[in-house]
This record gives sequence, C-alpha cells and structure tokens, in this order.
Amino acid sequence: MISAYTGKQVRQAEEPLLAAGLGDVLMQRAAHGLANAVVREFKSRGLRTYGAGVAVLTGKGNNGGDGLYAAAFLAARGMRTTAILTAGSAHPQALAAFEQAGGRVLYLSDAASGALVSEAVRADVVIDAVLGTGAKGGLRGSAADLVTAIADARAQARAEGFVVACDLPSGVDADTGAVSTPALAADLTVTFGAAKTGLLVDPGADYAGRVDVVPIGIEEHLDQPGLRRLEDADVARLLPHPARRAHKYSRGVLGVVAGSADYPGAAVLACRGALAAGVGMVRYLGPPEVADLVRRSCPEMVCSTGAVADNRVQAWLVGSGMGPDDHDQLQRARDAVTSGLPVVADAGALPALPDVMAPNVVLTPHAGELAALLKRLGGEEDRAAVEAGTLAAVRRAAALTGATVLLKGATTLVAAPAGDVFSQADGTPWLATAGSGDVLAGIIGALLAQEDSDVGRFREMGVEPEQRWAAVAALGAALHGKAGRAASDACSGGPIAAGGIADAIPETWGKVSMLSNAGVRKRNSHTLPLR
Ligand SMILES: NC(=O)C1=CN([C@@H]2O[C@H](COP(=O)(O)OP(=O)(O)OC[C@H]3O[C@@H](n4cnc5c(N)ncnc54)[C@H](O)[C@@H]3O)[C@@H](O)[C@H]2O)[C@@H](O)CC1
Ligand SMILES: Nc1ncnc2c1ncn2[C@@H]1O[C@H](COP(=O)(O)OP(=O)(O)O)[C@@H](O)[C@H]1O
Ligand SMILES: [K+]
Repeated sequence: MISAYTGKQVRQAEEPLLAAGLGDVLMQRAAHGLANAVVREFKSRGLRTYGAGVAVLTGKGNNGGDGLYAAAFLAARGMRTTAILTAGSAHPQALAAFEQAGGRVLYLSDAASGALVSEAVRADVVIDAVLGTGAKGGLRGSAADLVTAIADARAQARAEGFVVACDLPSGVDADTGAVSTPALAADLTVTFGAAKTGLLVDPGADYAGRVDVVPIGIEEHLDQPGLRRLEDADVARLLPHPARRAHKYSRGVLGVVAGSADYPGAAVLACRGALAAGVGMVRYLGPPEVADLVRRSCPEMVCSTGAVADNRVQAWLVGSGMGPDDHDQLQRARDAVTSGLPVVADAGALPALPDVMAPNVVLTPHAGELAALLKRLGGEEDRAAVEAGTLAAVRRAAALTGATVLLKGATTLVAAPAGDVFSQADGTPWLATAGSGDVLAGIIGALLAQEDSDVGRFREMGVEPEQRWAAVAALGAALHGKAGRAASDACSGGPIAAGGIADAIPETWGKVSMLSNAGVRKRNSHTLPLR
C-alpha cells in the first residue's frame, strides 16, 4: 500500500528531527536520494553520466537546497552542473557546497532569460528545485515565465533530456494536486520521507511522472495518511477466493438493474464485467427486450422482469445505460438503494437517488456526473472545477451523501464518507472508450456481492470496517485498469473496446493473485514504501 501525506503532515513529522538539530542531515539524505535517482535514471536510459549536462532550477528555500546538494554530488561524478537561481539567492550552505564541487551559478533576470532557457533545453537532465512543500501558491513572476519558456522550448526542440522534480513539481499543490500556475512536467518525481498527496491526484499526477520515495528517517513520525493506493500485493490480498465447499449462492449473487431501449448494450457490458469478476451468479432485471439481448449475449445470465424485493441477491448494480424516462428501472434503482444491501450506482441512476445514503452504496460518477450531483446538493462546481480539484470534490460528495463516491478518470479517486480516500491509476488512456464504465460497474458489483462479513483483512491493512466499501471500490478500479492495460498489451499497446476489458479480467485476476505478497513487496520496495 502506498500512503500519501499532505505537506503539513510531512513538516510535522520532520519537526522532532529538526528540533534535535538534524535538519542538515535530513537535507543531505534527501539530496543523496535525489542524486542516486538521477544516476539510476541515466543508467536505465542507457546514458553515460560522465560529462552529461545537469541544469538545476533553484529556488531560495530548502527545496532549492536539496537540488543544490544533489547537484554537488552529481558534479563530483563528473557531470557538468549549472544552477539557475530563480529568486536571486539560495540556501547558503548548499550553494557553497555546489560551488565548491565545481558547479556553475547563473541568475535569472529578464535580460538573460533566453540564454537560460537554451541552457535548460540543452541539458541532459533538468532538476526542478524551485518550490517544495513550503510553497505558498504556485510559480509566479519571472520563475513562472522561465518554466513556461523551458516547457515550450523543450516541446519545440523535441529535447531529449529528461526532467526530475525535487520533492514535487514546482507549482503542484502538495495537498490537493491542484495546478493553478505554470509547471514543468517531470518524467520522475523524487519525493522525500513519504509520497505527497498531490502527486497521486489529478492534475498533479499529470506533472509528477513516476514517483520515487526516498526514506529520510521521518517515517515513524507520520500519522494517518490522507490518501492511499492499493498495490499488486494489496490487490492479491483483497481479491476473494472461493472456499472448497463453495456453491454459487455462497459465492454471492449480484442483481443488475441496467440498460434501456436506447442503451441496451450497457446492460450487456455491465453483466459481462460482473460475470468475469468471480461472482456466483448474476440476475438481470429490466425491460423484456433488454433482457432478451442480455440472455443472448451472455447465456450465463438469469433474467427476469420482476421487482427488486422479489429477488434474493447479495448486492445490486443499478444505473448503467438508464435514462431519466426509464421510470420502472429508476424505481428499481431506488428500491435497491433502500434495501440496505451493498449497491454500486452508476450513470443514469445517480440523479434519481436519495440525497442521503449509506457507506455501502458506491456511486461511480465521472467528472461531469459528479458536478451535477454536487450541484443538486447545493454546490456550484461545474465539470472544469471538479477536474481542477478532484480530491476536494470527491471528498465533499462522500461527506454530503454519506455514500462512498468513486470519481472516474485517468486517476480514479474513491472517498469514504468518514474520510478515507484511495487513488488508483492502474489503467491506460485506451480505457476512455464507450462502455468502459459499464464494465467497471459490473466488476464493483461483483466484488460487493462477494464481500463477506470478515473485516479482518481490511483491519490488517489499516482500513476500518465501515470504510471498507471504499477499499472494495478501489479494488474494482485497480482490476478494471489492469485488465484494460492487459487487453491493450495483448494488442501490442493498441486500442481496446469495452468488451475486451471484460474478457481480460479473469487472466488479470489470476496473474495478480499468483504474485506472492513477499515477491511483490520486494519488487516495489525500491520505488515506493509499503506501509
Ligand atoms: N525541513 C527540512 O530540513 C527538510 C526539507 N526538505 C525540503 O525542503 C522543502 C521545503 O522547504 P521550504 O520550507 O524552505 O520551502 P520551499 O523550498 O518549498 O519554498 C519556500 C521558499 O520559497 C518562497 N516561496 C514560497 N512560495 C513561493 C511562491 N509561490 N513563489 C516564489 N517563492 C515562494 C518562500 O518565501 C520560501 O523562501 C521540501 O519540499 C523538501 O524539498 C528536505 O530537504 C527534507 C528535510
Ligand atoms: N485517460 C484515462 N486513462 C485511464 N483510464 C481512463 C481514462 N479516461 C477514462 N478512464 C477510465 O475509463 C472508464 C470510463 O468510464 P465512463 O466515463 O463511465 O465511460 P462510459 O460511460 O462510456 O462507460 C473509467 O473507469 C475511467 O476511470
Ligand atoms: K520542486
């Protein structure tokens, strides 16, 4: 599990060590980790470090200090290092160490900025150490202009060098992932002590690239993470497995209320997602013509046109492919939500549900649907505002509705009403295809139907029982993303249709389950800590 923290939480964790006079030690550890990560990146790209050019964009705070100390280590390895001071001054000891190691110092001024941009574009690696967790707002003034000019020039010149962000890309809000000013997109972010929340949330994640966490000794002082991400080992641990004496009813039955005359295919895709995701049986409830198509597409399905109360199931999926005029289906959706059973509520059901629900109801809006939901509850966010502040929006929706809310996107966020948030980014942009969300709803429905009362495995992972629905939804998002990726990989990275995601689920499930926890732990420990 990757745990992420706000800038404030990380600063608080540093406090006891700073009080013990270890500030410089922390900075040296951070800088050492940053320099090592840069060297590793050169090696993994098959590049020589000796004689390579390094440009460090350096702010006046400790983030700039980390960058300068790291550059001093790199200079000692024979790299040509240049620091571009964006604020006229820099951490004095780090600057002295950098100059001592043979580094060159340039100052940002309007007159010379063209030359500085060329310097950065020519460099084999640009280290972005302008702002870190101490930033108040994003980049501004000449530093913002410089970063914009470098980003533009790199794109135009198709610069081959790569960008490494020190702690976080300057301009990305460490707590929210918001990016309100220019920022330089990094290939790699080397972050210190713990992942920062904003690196695992869009749009911040767009700028972070891969994230490496460098331990600096503050870890034991960190409290509860603000956000978590399931890794392969967690997925393997949470996926259900049938007992030897299992029968189809003990494995869970999912009821599906989906599809309409306009969108019958959504019901089929939701059912295909569910059938592939381990559940014992899937029952379909809906208009006869849709039930017919479902039966013909998936002979495993049991279909009826009855009421919710007449069907014995362990969980419900409602809403995919339903419209505002599908009154019977919408009534079934409401009945499912008030039944007390776990429910995944998607698409067309979202506007028709009660304002207040329970944590075992998982809502799965995309950004537009979340904006509409928040508006109905008195908010003013439009789709753009939700996209610019995904974390705040999903948290607010969960707090207001009392339901678990999963916001779909390149990074999928899941918020429990009590505050836990999960962030999954397992997929590929090829997942942005019609019907993909229906398959996701099917997967989550199937997982909800298989959820038993054994909450021990959640507790072991630090997830309280009432927040486990968010973990189950995150598990579904992880499986969906991995299946989409596997389907695309099977076509050498080519496009996929939604049905292909469903087809790839069983093998993806099998492969992840086969990974022993110990094996995964070992592989991941180098990039991100398992907590
Ligand atoms: N406390 C420590 O000893 C450690 C700090 N670390 C590093 O220190 C960073 C935090 O350092 P700081 O607290 O010095 O803060 P930063 O280096 O993030 O930046 C703050 C400095 O920039 C100025 N500033 C703030 N917002 C600005 C803006 N929008 N535009 C221009 N200037 C702005 C401030 O006046 C301050 O001088 C972390 O991100 C990390 O890189 C690490 O070295 C680990 C140990
Ligand atoms: N750029 C992207 N990268 C990765 N996954 C994405 C991206 N865009 C969308 N997705 C995923 O694809 C699915 C799309 O769902 P949705 O918007 O409901 O589509 P539909 O309504 O057509 O089924 C979601 O699971 C979402 O997280
Ligand atoms: K930075």
